[in-house]
Amino acid sequence: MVKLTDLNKVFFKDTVNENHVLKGINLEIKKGDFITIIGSNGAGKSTLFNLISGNLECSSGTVHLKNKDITKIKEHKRAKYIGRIFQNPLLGTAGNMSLEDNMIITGSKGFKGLKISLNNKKREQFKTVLRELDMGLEYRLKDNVGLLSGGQRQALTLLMMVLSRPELVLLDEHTAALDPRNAEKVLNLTDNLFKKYDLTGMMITHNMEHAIKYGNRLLMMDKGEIILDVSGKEKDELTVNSLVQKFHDIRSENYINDETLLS
Ligand SMILES: Nc1ncnc2c1ncn2[C@@H]1O[C@H](COP(=O)(O)OP(=O)(O)OP(=O)(O)O)[C@@H](O)[C@H]1O
Repeated sequence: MVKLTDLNKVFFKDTVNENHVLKGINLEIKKGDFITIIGSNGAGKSTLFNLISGNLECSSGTVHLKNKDITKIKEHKRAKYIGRIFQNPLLGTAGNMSLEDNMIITGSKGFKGLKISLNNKKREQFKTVLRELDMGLEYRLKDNVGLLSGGQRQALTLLMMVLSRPELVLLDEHTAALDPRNAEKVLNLTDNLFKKYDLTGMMITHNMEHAIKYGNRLLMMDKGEIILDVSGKEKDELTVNSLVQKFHDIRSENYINDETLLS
């Protein structure tokens, strides 16, 4: 589905500030993979997403999506196939537009779609999918999205992204700005949507318990490298302690503690 080959990103090359952020990343993401990514601050997690989504250019290496080399394809073109959600719940939806107008745009993947009339059938379809969120949003189609809570808004963003049928989903700490109860709700929704729509994607999190609980595969990044890639039974058997121990074993560094990985 997605293949990253010898991906490198160097910021400020050939200056005193040169920063080699991603170091020869090789990764194959299979159809249906739900990969959680953990790693310390500055490990390169968001940069990895930026290279996959086309937000940043690779210094070297290639990105393939379904066997097509998309390394040089601009971000707005990749956005048709790659859905990305950020930490900030305000980013994924238009706050000054109603829920139904937001959903029309998603359904037509662009502003041209605004000309599409919203008939009763379409409105019922919206209500049906909103009901999946179990947040009462099916009764609020006319409300501006700006009136929703952060959790409701992030759930809506997630649903809208899924409805646009992306080939790849990138979740960049999408629950980090929510209170624990809403974060749990949105994470469960994420998990359900991955299963229901057979999505393929990756989720960055600083919460090791979430990284272990969700998905079928877990990557640990450190200093621009993927230092651990576990799936299946090995992932199922992980605990926070064993994960920290693995980090010790791989890096053989004594100063590391939970805080470092979680921060
Ligand atoms: N656009 C940019 N220009 C220059 N340097 C950047 C840019 N984006 C990221 N960096 C640098 O790349 C390094 C990795 O940053 P990145 O955001 O990918 O880390 P991360 O693993 O996502 O960290 P965090 O968990 O703190 O979000 C950092 O040193 C950061 O300062």
